[in-house]
Amino acid sequence: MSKYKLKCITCEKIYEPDEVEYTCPACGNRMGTLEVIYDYEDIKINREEFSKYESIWQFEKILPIEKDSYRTLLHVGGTPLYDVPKLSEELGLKQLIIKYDGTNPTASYKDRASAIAITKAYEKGYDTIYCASTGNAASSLAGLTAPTKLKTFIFLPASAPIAKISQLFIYGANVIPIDGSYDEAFDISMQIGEEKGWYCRNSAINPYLLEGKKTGALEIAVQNSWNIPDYVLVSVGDGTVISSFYKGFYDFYKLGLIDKIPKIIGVQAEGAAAIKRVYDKGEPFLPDDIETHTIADSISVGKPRDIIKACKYVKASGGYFISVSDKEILNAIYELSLKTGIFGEPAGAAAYAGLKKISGKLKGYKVAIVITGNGLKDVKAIENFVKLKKVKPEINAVREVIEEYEN
Ligand SMILES: Cc1ncc(COP(=O)(O)O)c(C=O)c1O
Ligand SMILES: N[C@@H](CCOP(=O)(O)O)C(=O)O
Repeated sequence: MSKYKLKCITCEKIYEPDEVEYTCPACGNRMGTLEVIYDYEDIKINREEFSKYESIWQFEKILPIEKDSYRTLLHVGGTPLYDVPKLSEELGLKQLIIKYDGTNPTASYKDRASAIAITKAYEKGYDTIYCASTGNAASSLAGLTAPTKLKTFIFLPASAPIAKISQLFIYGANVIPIDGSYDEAFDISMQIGEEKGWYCRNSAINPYLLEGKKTGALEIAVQNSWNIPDYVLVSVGDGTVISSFYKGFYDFYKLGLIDKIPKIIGVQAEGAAAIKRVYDKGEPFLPDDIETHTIADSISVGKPRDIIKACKYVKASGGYFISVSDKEILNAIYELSLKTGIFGEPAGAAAYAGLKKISGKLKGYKVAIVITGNGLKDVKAIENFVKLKKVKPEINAVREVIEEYEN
């Protein structure tokens, strides 16, 4: 008997894992994304079995995978959690902790999901796996499949940052650069993937991937010595990462390992705030489709596929969604780098931009922010901060420049 079941987020129908591959057949049209549910009574688990910097596989008792199936060669998860008391004090918080996932093997949060996707592809006997991506899911799938026998097909906007695209080629993926948006790449990927019978690594469709992503929340609990933050801020595109934070804390709560679930705050870019818009209108939460314009390519999503789950989970946590402008995001990248040394890509630093925006409301609370991607993934975004002025290779010319810096 399987250790988990799948439950539709829309109609709440429950399935055995072998009854359904991706979304709820009863709801159709990919409307019912599924959540993985466990029988918490059956799971014997305690705090002492976890350590602070182990990979995601230390959580295998609450991951929907089999005991002896494939585990990634590279060390996914166990990324740093930084306690930053000085910045916390500056913002008037009780504690500020920063989960930095730019140190994952391919430099983003997405490795947590790709790792599970690869394990499931092997368990299910697939030889090819595909995804639609803004660049991070893609590079993570490409990087983590590189040492495996799996063939990888990637659909992404040709306009994705060059560092992310370069990762794909260096890892030997089959790249389909679509001259269009992520939302278009997503629909095309689904059609081709279904035609070809490939395994789908699109987090909002494949229910197992969120379980990989939830390990970020589990790590916050373990690494902060079970001292659970009051608020967690995370950036939002399709809505899977934010849903995974709720799910991770929920699992630990149901297992009796923690005594509360933080309020989860979703940070969207002003030019791509589809989920915030729907959430603010209230229930029923219905899918949306908007035009997007933002420098934060990773969260430039007009048609968020996990919108229902994201809204329901955020509501259950007592949280909400906010939006930040591109200018606020850029300033956040710079300020966070300057004050902590953590250099996030725009979608990553958006969480800090969100914190700056609402820190007045969070005074006296313990807050965690999640920096989901490494700044080196998109250096073009910060070109205005790069003031490169050539200096003649002459000692006096160099002295002059140093003097300018010193004054
Ligand atoms: C760096 C980064 N941050 C945040 C997100 C947002 O995650 P989601 O689309 O699941 O909301 C993504 C990609 O999706 C991302 O690549
Ligand atoms: N912004 C994402 C989009 C898809 O990622 P997924 O993990 O939600 O499937 C990206 O990084 O490509």
